[in-house]
Amino acid sequence: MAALENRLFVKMNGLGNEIVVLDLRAAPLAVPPQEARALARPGVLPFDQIMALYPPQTEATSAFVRIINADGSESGACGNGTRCIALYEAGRTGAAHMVFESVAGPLDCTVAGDGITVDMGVPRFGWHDIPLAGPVADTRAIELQAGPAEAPVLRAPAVVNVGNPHAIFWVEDVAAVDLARLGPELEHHPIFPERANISVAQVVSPEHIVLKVWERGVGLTRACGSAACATAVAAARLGLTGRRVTVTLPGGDLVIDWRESDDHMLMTGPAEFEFDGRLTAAMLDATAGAE
Ligand SMILES: N[C@H](CCC[C@H](N)C(=O)O)C(=O)O
Repeated sequence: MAALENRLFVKMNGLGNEIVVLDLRAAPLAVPPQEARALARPGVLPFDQIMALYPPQTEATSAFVRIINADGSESGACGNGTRCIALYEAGRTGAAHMVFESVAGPLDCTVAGDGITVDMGVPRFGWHDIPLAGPVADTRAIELQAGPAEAPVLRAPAVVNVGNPHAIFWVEDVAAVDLARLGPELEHHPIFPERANISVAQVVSPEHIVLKVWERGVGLTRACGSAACATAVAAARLGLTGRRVTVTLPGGDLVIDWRESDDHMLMTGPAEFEFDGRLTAAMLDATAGAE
């Protein structure tokens, strides 16, 4: 029998980033990677991330959250998913403010109507923090390129860890980049021992960035909150923007404020409830031919 059979799920999205919330606090169990992959199949319950909630480990926190990608791998951060669980928890308890814990640290959330703000913590820039395969002195621009060797399409990305690893390539026009083609080789490049989320970013003005993301363990997504944070701080470090920017993703806008006083990244944007239901054996069994 599938471990997750009969569990309740809530399907949500954050700017079109497809999120499944599994509230496992009452009867905790690990999400088996093969069941995650079975669930993510087209026609079953396609998602980008599962946000699995576990009993809190620290006083005054609501839950410990584990983040599982569509390929069954685990991530330390998911901005859009965190807004979803904040909205879910606010609906359940009526509280407008709560703190979740993750492997990457606490996530302080405030729900104010349609706008949900998450404190995504402090970005890290050391090569070993990203992590990269070997020492690099300046992570604002590393030696890496994609496309033909003599005429690279993408080059010299900034790298940032915001709880998960990100590489950001600066481009003139995001629409002109075939990220579906270039994303896989960059995600799996040996320079990233834990793989990486790959972004192409177009700086429109000191307050506005347009962004497209190839997510580690997923592929192209409508939005990626952690990539928006990583891109905002990378742009500010390079002097391309100020510390407060609007990031436009295919699914819509996020506002990122890299707070001057303590270097925390505050991400604000929407989240949406779609439907809920119960997981069945057929949904969790990849051999069942659920289409
Ligand atoms: N959708 C998420 C990012 C998931 C990151 C995941 N793909 C990884 O790091 O493996 C977000 O809104 O931040």
